[in-house]
Amino acid sequence: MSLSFQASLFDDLSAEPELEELGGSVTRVELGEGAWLDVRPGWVTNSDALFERLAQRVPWQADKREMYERVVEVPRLVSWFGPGFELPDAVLERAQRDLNDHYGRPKDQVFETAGLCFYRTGDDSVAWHGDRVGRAINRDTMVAIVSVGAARTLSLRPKGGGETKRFPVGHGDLVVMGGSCQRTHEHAILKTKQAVGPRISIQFRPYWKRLGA
Ligand SMILES: O=C(O)CCC(=O)C(=O)O
Ligand SMILES: [Fe+2]
Repeated sequence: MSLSFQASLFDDLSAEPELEELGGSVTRVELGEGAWLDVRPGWVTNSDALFERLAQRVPWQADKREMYERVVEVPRLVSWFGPGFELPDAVLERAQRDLNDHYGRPKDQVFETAGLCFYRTGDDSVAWHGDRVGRAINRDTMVAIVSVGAARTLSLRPKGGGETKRFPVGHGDLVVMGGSCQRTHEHAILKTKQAVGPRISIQFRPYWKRLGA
């Protein structure tokens, strides 16, 4: 698969990506029913090079899902790094460690895996869902998402019905879904008709299999 169309997206590919401090810079939004979202815009600096490296280095896959007796491609590219696997960039290793330091490694909520999504255009998306790590175990969990490339909107809504809240996630931003979020709420990156460039998201999660899920 050719990803060369990304090559001219960014200007400064020589600047090394870095992580800003987390302590004191994270804002918590209470979503109700014990769910929350932590927001930290601009956590990763010099994200251009991170986007480019991930676009080129990650073994992106076009996943397929069975749907109503048809097999369809999911509308995004994906890749998954299980516990103990080296992440595709050193700054992601640091990000996982900093997140675990910041949240203090609560029992069964240590970030161990990284899932990556590549949204090529506004037509790529992820439909409303709660992540398996929180649905299968009946306990609170955290899912941390780092975003690089074009800004997209993370939508969140209570499962039982209610207001949808929308959070823009841009180049270098961090959001963390926590508490009951995966059980009581659903989230999505909805398609957009606006002309948006490609976006890569990195989701750090506890390893659900280790939790007996
Ligand atoms: O790309 C994102 O920010 C969200 C992805 C997501 O919800 C998922 O892969 O479970
Ligand atoms: Fe998700």
